[in-house]
Amino acid sequence: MNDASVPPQAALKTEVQFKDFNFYYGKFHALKNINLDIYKGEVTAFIGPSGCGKSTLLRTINRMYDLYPEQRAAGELRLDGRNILDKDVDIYDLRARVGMVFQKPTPFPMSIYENIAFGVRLHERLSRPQMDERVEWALKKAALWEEVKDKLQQSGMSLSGGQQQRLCIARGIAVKPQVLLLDEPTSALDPISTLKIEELISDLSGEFTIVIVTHNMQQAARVSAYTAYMYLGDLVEYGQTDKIFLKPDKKETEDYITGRFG
Ligand SMILES: Nc1ncnc2c1ncn2[C@@H]1O[C@H](COP(=O)(O)OP(=O)(O)OP(=O)(O)O)[C@@H](O)[C@H]1O
Repeated sequence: MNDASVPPQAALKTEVQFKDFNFYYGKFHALKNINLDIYKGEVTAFIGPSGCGKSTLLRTINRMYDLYPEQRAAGELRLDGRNILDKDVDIYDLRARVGMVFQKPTPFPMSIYENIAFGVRLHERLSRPQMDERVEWALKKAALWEEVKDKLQQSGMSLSGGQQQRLCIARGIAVKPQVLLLDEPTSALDPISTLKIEELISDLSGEFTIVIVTHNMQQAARVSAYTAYMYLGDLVEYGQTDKIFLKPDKKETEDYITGRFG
């Protein structure tokens, strides 16, 4: 890779920053001294073998672990400069700023319209026309509007798996988060739905900062601008996706990327 393909680093703004970050499940040290800058408006992929800590790292960004008393984070995790590990951080505000989509589509058992409006109502007071507009905006952004515009009152559960996942993405972006976390969002989907979600991820970058955990290396190569390779709780290598895939600095990364690993 030549220097010309490297975007001017000065143009990048750090949105999420891990500094000397550690994470524990009880006594188990799952993430070890992570230092990582995630850039605003870019897609960043976390890759690595099963159990290396990808999902754990992703889920710290909206403090999912708060629900479990034995799980603990230490160090710094900054969103827009503010350490979100601080006790006085408003968790509802954090979850509005950092949305999340899971591996399996998880629509609420309510109408397509309500799937979107429900979360928006928790954070904003909108008039009915404003809410209609927001629902349409989110469904258009998630490339689902054309398929559902005539059946907004039907149950979200009546959609196909791929449509349900796009509904979940629409729900995630409807509150206009800064960051969208995607935890293996296509692993339960067929190839066509996967392609649609990948196109969607590319379309949403720029407007949202996207972090994706994926087992699929081709997917990481296709959708992300930056890639972090993890192994046994360590961040082994992080950089531009092209560099990680074509000319990684570390032998361990190369072995994993080329399939020589394990
Ligand atoms: N709730 C939990 N309690 C205890 N240990 C856990 C828990 N969740 C995950 N771990 C452990 O933490 C480590 C990292 O798990 P994590 O799920 O983050 O890995 P991953 O890279 O996302 O794996 P996969 O690709 O298989 O989903 C693993 O050793 C796992 O066994």
